Amino acid sequence: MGREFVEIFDEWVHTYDDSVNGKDVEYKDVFVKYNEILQAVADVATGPVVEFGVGTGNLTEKLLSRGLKVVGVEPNRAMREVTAEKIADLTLIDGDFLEFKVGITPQSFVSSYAFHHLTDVEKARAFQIYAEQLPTGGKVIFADTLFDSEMAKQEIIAFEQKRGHANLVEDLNREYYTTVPVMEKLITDAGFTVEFSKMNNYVFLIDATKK
Ligand SMILES: C[S@@+](CC[C@H](N)C(=O)[O-])C[C@H]1O[C@@H](n2cnc3c(N)ncnc32)[C@H](O)[C@@H]1O
Repeated sequence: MGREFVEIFDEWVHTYDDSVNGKDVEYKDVFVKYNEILQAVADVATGPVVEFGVGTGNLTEKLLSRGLKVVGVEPNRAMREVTAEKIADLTLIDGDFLEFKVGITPQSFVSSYAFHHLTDVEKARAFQIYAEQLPTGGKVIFADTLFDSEMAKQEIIAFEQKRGHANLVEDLNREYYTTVPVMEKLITDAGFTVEFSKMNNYVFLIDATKK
């Protein structure tokens, strides 16, 4: 579910690590402090941990460095192949934010740069699923692009349009980037407390704890 953008990564897989390292001018601001952002997610996670939208495994490596048991969930086959090559003994399954059979009882769910692939209705459903599976005190730690308000989103899109970042503008209009208030409501409605920290001009750290 929420898999309508998966094929985009058949192409992007080849240059994705260049993008996160700032070599793609249009996405440079999105990936400012990329490694710090991933580290911030990894630092709060407790194991066993389920990671969604693993991509090329950059967050996975940080989770494993902390000695956490990780099950990766990634719907794109090319991404799974790249990550399996990088991290030989990782348990990595085909699945998505809403449908995943991980065979463990997770203490936390984590993700970076991926939750915007779900509509807001799907995001709410996802948090309800995580609430059912986590113990009290269990965590959902997601880093993703969010906007303070719909007006702030439109201002950034206009700014990127003006400086000629057509691919980024298309992405921001195509996918389901939401706002902090919308995200806060759907997370608290599912039975979590939540804190948001702004990490760069696009990305927030979402730190949710099951009540
Ligand atoms: C922008 S990449 C992020 C990769 C990595 N987490 C990172 O921080 O660099 C988004 C990833 O989410 C995956 N994805 C797309 N739709 C998804 C869904 N519905 N559920 C889980 N992952 C999804 C894509 O295949 C891709 O690997």
